[in-house]
Amino acid sequence: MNAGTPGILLVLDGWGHAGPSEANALTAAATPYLDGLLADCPAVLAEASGTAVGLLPGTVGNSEIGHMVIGAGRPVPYDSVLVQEEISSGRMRSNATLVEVLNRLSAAGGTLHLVGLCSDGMIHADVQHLRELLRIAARFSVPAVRVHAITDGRDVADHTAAAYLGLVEGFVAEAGVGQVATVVGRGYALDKSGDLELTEKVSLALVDGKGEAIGEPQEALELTRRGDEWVPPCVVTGADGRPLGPVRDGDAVLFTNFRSDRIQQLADDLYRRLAGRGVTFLSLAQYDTEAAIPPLVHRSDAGGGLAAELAAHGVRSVRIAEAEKFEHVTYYLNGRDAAVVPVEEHVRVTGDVAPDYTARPEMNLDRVTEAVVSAAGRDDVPLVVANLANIDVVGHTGHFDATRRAAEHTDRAVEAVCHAARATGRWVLLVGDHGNAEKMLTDASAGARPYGGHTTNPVPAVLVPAPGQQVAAPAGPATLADIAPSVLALLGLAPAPRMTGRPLW
Ligand SMILES: O=C(O)[C@@H](CO)OP(=O)(O)O
Ligand SMILES: [Mn+2]
Ligand SMILES: [Mn+2]
Repeated sequence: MNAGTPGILLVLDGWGHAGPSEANALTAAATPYLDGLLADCPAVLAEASGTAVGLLPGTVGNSEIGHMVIGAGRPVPYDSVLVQEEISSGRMRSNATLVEVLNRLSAAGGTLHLVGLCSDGMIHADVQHLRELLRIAARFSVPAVRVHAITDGRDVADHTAAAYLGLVEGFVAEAGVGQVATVVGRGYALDKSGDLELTEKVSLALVDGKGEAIGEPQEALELTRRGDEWVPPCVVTGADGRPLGPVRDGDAVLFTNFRSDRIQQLADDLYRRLAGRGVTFLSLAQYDTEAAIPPLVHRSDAGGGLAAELAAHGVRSVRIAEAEKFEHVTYYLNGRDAAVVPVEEHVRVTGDVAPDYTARPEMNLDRVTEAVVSAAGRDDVPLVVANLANIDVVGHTGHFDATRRAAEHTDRAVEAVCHAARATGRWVLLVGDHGNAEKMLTDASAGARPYGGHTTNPVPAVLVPAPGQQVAAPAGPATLADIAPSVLALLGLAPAPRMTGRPLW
């Protein structure tokens, strides 16, 4: 173990590894500084997807699980896996929370409203979970089911919503119960920027049947001017011209996303609007909503990681990220623990938010960099943790050239951070949390269309040693679970007892 040297943990969001290709915006970018680090510093490729981090085999990584595992130092069975186990084992059919509500609806004649992202991107939701819920509703003879379908175009290729809506219509027909009542893009329904006007539009569709009136769900897709993400709230009307969907007194609303962060704003808004009307709320997995919404599946414990260890040893850390990724370097890195820790300081960088990130791939990276450099200059802060969001956030637009420029801005930021680290005697550990920008096209077999989603590629993990610090090249396979033990070792601390990862340097 090293004697203990202060450092900086820099998460480059969406920084995956793949060879150069016409799909790879990272190798296409001019990133001389990062190229030099990868060539000269002890580096390794770390697994950031699938079972290595606690996801189902072959599942792309995401920011929540990525940061949780970076912090926990062990794979954490993710919510998608727990839901899948509940379904595959057949236990969902007798899930006490679900059964109680379905029995009540069938006895009293209420409607079940299923609200969720309809794709198989496996980051926020899996449309197959909706299928199982429809089947279960049919088994319990729930008199009516309404599907409020959120279109994706971000975790999966854009312009695929027609196919997913077709799937959902097939699931409804197969179950013999249900109708698609609302279609709306995730840009509205899954806003997490706090823009309540977007959320309100969705709530009004569900509560009052307000929105673009359409006769068939697929008609909604003709009304978007910015792809599947931005399908405006559309309400399907019946033969009598009245919307099929509005939630009525005594109904139940079940949110079918397994990931909380983007649907919780809508869940809370609906909960408030429907208060006092005898509506039951449920969520497929546990959410971080203000409202107490009972989950069908409880989440795993992701505690006992880096944050707990730093707190136990009184090691101060400063956490820095743009608003988009702020929870990731705080709440998720800390094992989904919102407790205020006296030895932690949080810097949430705000600034101009571009409605279209392709026009501003630099985002607010200058401010993030300034905050990192300033924290690095403090003697009382052994560890600075920051997330550089650009590669991932701009990568999600599916826009190759903008993502290339995001990588070039990131390169300059990393250079500035490394200079500050050298001046203050710190090491810098750079790591991706999952892949994204190294694959900006779908597979050729699928017609090679622009792709802004995450990937299953490994991520680079690179240690830039502090001046004079001797470190060996890491050996063997690595995963994100090795990052927390590495950070602790570099700080001169032993891994936490629950960590299964090992120090890489
Ligand atoms: O933006 C998000 O919600 C997801 C993609 O759907 O990305 P990340 O896991 O990086 O937050
Ligand atoms: Mn991420
Ligand atoms: Mn992302």
